[in-house]
Amino acid sequence: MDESKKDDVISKLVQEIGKKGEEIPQKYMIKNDVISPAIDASTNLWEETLLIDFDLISTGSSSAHQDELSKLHSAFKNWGCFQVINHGMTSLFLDELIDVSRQFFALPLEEKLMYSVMEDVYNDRLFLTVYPEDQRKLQFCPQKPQKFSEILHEFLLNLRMMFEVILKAMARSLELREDCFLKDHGERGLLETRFAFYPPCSRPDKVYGVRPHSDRSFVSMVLPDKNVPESLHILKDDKWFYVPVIPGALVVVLGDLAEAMSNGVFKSVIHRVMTNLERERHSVSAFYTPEPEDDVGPINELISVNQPELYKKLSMKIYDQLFLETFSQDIRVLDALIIKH
Ligand SMILES: O=C(O)CCC(=O)C(=O)O
Ligand SMILES: [Fe+2]
Repeated sequence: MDESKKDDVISKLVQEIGKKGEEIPQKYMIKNDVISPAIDASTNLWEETLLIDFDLISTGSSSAHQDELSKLHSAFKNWGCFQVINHGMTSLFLDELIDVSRQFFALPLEEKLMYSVMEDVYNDRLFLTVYPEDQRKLQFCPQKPQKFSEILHEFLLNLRMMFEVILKAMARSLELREDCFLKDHGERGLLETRFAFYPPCSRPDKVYGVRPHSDRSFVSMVLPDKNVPESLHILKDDKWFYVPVIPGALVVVLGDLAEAMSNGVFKSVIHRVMTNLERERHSVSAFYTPEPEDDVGPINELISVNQPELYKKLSMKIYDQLFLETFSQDIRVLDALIIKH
């Protein structure tokens, strides 16, 4: 990387702004607005309604299995999100994952510049496309810290299995063929992971870590940082709710594509990440999207006289273009897809 390009990249890293205690550039600040506070949901909401046992949705025909599928269905219908436990990755392993991310972002700038991606958001990111394997760019898997690739590999194997089980459970809970989101829609679906670093921020009242948005994906998973537990919020009925950090759990987020493909039965969730005055935050996210050649839109079986087609069908390529256009105008892509009857 030549020197002027390097300077340009460095100037865009928010970790540099955070470190130098510099005044935060206007582009990160929210305009003419205040960030509305979040509230705690009732204590048993997350424990009883929005906590899914992965073991129970994986297999079987027992009544406990059916109950868990109904729970998943109502969580995605009413909240667009739940937390999942018993997925086979231990709390210790998840801590290690956050830890390698922390170590990666603590490397000298020189060592990580080629991997990081910067956008006009108050976090620095490392993106890795991991499935299908022929799209994996191994040279982009950081060599440091040494444990990174080993931990990432184990994480990926678990993630792939988890997305498969969750997608099948979603289909079954909608009384569809269990591989309808998998086989017909993306045998070669894309699985991307993202390591994000949110440095401390001198103006948490004015700067979002990630502004309110719903995900472009079909389903996403987030491993939040337990050291900064009050950072991730979800919106429901015009109120912001904290997403509590539950030891060993991953947060499963329904994306816009799943809302469209379920013909509006499931709702994608608007969420945001706050910045923190003193503490840095790390998160690891994974995003599943159908393959680029695929068509997306409501599944035929979910269209009926009582439930007419809510969203347009289009190719993933057009969806992505539309997503970028609408995102830059702060419009939800789903609003651009609505069919007016
Ligand atoms: O970092 C997080 O906790 C979630 C980030 C997120 O929602 C996103 O980037 O889509
Ligand atoms: Fe998100």
